[in-house]
Amino acid sequence: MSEFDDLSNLYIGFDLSTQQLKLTAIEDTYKIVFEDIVHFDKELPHYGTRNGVISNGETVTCPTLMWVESLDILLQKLKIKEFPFGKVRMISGAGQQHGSIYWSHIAPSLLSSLDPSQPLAHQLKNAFSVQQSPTWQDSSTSEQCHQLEELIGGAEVLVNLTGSKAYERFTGNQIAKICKTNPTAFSQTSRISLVSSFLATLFLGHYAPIDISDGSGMNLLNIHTKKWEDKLLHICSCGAGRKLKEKLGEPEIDGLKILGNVHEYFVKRYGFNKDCKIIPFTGDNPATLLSFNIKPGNIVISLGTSDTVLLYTSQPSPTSESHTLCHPIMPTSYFSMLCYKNGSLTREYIRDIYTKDASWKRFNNILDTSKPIKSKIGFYFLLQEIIPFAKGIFRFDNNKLVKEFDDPNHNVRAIIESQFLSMKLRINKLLRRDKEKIQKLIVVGGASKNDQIVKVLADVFGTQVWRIKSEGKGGNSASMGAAVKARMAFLKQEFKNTTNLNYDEIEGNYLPVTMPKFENTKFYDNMIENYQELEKLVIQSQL
Ligand SMILES: Nc1ncnc2c1ncn2[C@@H]1O[C@H](COP(=O)(O)OP(=O)(O)O)[C@@H](O)[C@H]1O
Ligand SMILES: O=C(CO)[C@@H](O)[C@H](O)COP(=O)(O)O
Repeated sequence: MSEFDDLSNLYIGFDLSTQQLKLTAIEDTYKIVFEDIVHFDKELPHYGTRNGVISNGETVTCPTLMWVESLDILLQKLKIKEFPFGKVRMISGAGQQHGSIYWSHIAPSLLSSLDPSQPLAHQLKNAFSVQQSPTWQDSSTSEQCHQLEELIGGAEVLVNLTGSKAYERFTGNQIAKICKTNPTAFSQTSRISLVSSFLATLFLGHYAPIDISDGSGMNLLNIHTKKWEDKLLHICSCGAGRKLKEKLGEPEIDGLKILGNVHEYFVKRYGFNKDCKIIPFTGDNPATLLSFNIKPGNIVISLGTSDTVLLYTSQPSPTSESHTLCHPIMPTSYFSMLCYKNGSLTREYIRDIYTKDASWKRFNNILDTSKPIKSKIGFYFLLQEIIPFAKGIFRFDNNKLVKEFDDPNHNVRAIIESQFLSMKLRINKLLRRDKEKIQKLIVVGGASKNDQIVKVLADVFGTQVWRIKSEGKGGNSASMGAAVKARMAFLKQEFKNTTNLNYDEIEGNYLPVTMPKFENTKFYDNMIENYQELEKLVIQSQL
């Protein structure tokens, strides 16, 4: 008797994130029935990644073949656990945003003739014209960003057109860098995928389209017309705009569209049903939005490798610090996003310095036994930060820059407070503009399981925080959101249910976990103005 015997339909969602490939399987009621992951550094050490990437100064890439190999490793793990592949009706997925994959001219024939007796990585060795995929952590394209903003008529024009000003990690600027530095690779490329559409392509055995939500993170898509913007294509391809358009394919507006059946490779090698359908895969942040039935006034904070803030908006409302992205399944809706590069990896860095055994237990102990101190504020931009554009670690005591706090352990509290104060500052601005109030704050991502960190979050925002019910499952909001998308596509197909995409049941997956201490919130409210002033000093020091 297997735990899956009573279930007739399963829907799976993947998330090809920075450090891992994750899978979540849900059943008809949106209940999570199975999860698994492949950790890149630990399980694919022969690619030499650290925290899932290869860093070379500001250039941060990932071996494309490692991602390919990780898919077979994950599915093989499931096979060993006797996962009922045959019950999977639909597959969707998510991927770290902005990363790009360059398929060679022979890729289509390699993809369509995959042999189930051989692993994918072995067969797709020659499928890529660029071996190292640029990732979202890359910040080597400042030159391309300046050029893009200048040629389009300024940052504001770009923001209004694409939802974001020019960002180093955005795919258009990464493509522009490849066009300039490696024109041969560009001409040897038949298709450019995002991480999400790349994974969908593997399942289909032919090129999957880029969905408009993930496509909004490229500085190439007009978020109003939902088409590639010719002027931007032209600028980001050294004048070869028409060629770039062909290499990108048409963006897909319908996030629930059936793209085709799963490739025979997966049917024969793992036992998927040949009628199992593939729908568009999207970015990890858009997918996270779907893992919760988000409504106006709901805010999702994801504490993963990156920290992100997601806010639902019915109108596009771009600002110079946030991104406006097309909604992954509602073609007329949008959402706002903030993204911080110094998320979990920088918290780990501070943990490793200030705790003897590099453990979250000790880190939490320090958080639990310390108190906020108004005069001590830190900024922790170990990696080139996005908001604000700054790098370095800065500690202030009574508004004076100091090398170290008199009590070095204070760094543990200071980093968490600083990260959340920065979010609060920006969220307040976005909410004021939309005349909204926070109705519900939901925390997801790897660090969301840390109760002490979540307590500080509640205190800074002065509101109750909700978290996914864990029961040992449910930690992966992006793969969960992708699975939800697969279930919705099934409903749409089976019942022609196109109007009612409400899925309130999913709210049962979340629980309120902590209430704020209002004396602490008052304290942080008093601190935030000074925080903002000190942040300005940090930014000035970078000029
Ligand atoms: N108990 C914990 N406290 C704080 N952070 C944690 C804890 N457990 C895991 N993490 C962090 O979660 C991160 C991974 O988060 P995750 O959302 O899975 O990332 P991604 O999707 O980007 O691969 C790790 O880098 C780790 O620092
Ligand atoms: O760059 C962004 C969003 O703009 C990142 O949020 C990436 O999408 C990576 O996600 P994680 O691996 O941290 O989840």
